[in-house]
Amino acid sequence: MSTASLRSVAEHQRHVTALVAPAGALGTEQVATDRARGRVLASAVVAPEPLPSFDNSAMDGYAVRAADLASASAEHPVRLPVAGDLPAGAALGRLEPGTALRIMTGAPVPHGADAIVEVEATDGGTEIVEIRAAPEPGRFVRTAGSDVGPGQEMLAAGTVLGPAQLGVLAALGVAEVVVHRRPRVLVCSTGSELSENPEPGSGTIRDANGALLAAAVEDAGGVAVRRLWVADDVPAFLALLESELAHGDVDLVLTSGGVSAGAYEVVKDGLGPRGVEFVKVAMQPGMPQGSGRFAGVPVVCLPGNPVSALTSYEVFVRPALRRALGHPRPSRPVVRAALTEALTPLPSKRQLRRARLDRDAGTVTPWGPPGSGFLGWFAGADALIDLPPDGHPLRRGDLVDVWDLTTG
Ligand SMILES: Nc1nc2c(c(=O)[nH]1)N[C@H]1C(S)=C(S)[C@@H](COP(=O)(O)OP(=O)(O)OC[C@H]3O[C@@H](n4cnc5c(N)ncnc54)[C@H](O)[C@@H]3O)O[C@H]1N2
Ligand code: MOO
Repeated sequence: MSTASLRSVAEHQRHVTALVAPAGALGTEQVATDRARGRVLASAVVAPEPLPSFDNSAMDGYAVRAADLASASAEHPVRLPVAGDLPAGAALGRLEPGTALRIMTGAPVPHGADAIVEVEATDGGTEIVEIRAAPEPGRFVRTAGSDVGPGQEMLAAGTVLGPAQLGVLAALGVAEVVVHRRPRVLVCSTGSELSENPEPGSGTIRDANGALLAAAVEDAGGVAVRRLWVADDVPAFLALLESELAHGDVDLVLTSGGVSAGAYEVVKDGLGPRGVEFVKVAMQPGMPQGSGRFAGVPVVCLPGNPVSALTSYEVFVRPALRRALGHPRPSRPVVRAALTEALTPLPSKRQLRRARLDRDAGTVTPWGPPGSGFLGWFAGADALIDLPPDGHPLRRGDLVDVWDLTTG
């Protein structure tokens, strides 16, 4: 196949996204907030009550009336009798004019008080306190609703629920949230060489793709519902897919292997005649690709070399899954970094080279050879250098686009 007939990466990304993530395809579900970490809100959360819900002290000190202390200074302190203590959790108290109440951070500001004097501006007295500063009314008072107003849209639809978001939901007593449903993915490895217990040197190998693709799906926020393996046997492959999809619990099938030009291409031979499209994409690794539907369910067919399978997943599947999830950041963040060694882009193909990114130095080092058989090297990498096709040879120090695989 001439390079002119290769499909561009961007075009295949559009195909896979249209297949996997048509808007609203997956629907929403209500989940317990304490099980919602990492989920994406499908509906906004409106604050059911204000935060804080009562005026409270921002400091350990004394609740006072500012007017009683108008003349207080370091040279002319004002002495007030201490009428009692208000620890955090205390019931709402009352401050009589001309007195102070010892108050702790978070305790309700008593009726009659309008300011807090921090203990450092006093002598710390427990019977009588000497106060050396004149507070403005409102000083160190956290007023009700000053953080979150009642009825305020607290978290917008599309928010990813992380620690701060889950914290505020807990503070507000929001026990359930409406989130986008997680895409359920069936991961299917193919190849008669795969074995649970291969004899070293026997020609058989363990299934790496099932493990890496299932992990990648979960990592993106999806659910790897089942992991299967099937030999290079077209009727067995089709029968397995049919029986698995009959459960009705799969949103996407991800296959690996059996898509190139050999004599035993189980995926291509099985799904090609049934409407799944097999193409070559102008990319290295990950040139042979397939996408379409089987039994009405989207199927994305990745190449078998493990580096190709994982790189293709990153380029085509992960962004589509994240879009299906309603995620606000479907793509990995791309940073510019300086090469630590020379690299020459490929003619006519976009190349994604495994690499190590030094975020402090702003540099990136290619990690391992470009071939798609080096999964061990991939395991030591944390980034992909994205080289457009047909570029000039790059020298050490030249800036390149880098996908940061540790965030997103
Ligand atoms: N004549 C040609 N040969 C090949 C071409 C081509 O265009 N013409 N393309 C090459 C490229 S590029 C790739 S990528 C691979 C893709 O091949 P397949 O998707 O058909 O994958 P397989 O042949 O089944 O396997 C390739 C390789 O990966 C190993 N493998 C497969 N599945 C797993 C797994 N689950 N875990 C671990 N390793 C796996 C398999 O044993 C092979 O070594 O084709 C090139 N050939
Ligand atoms: O396209 Mo294949 O993925 O290079 O080895």
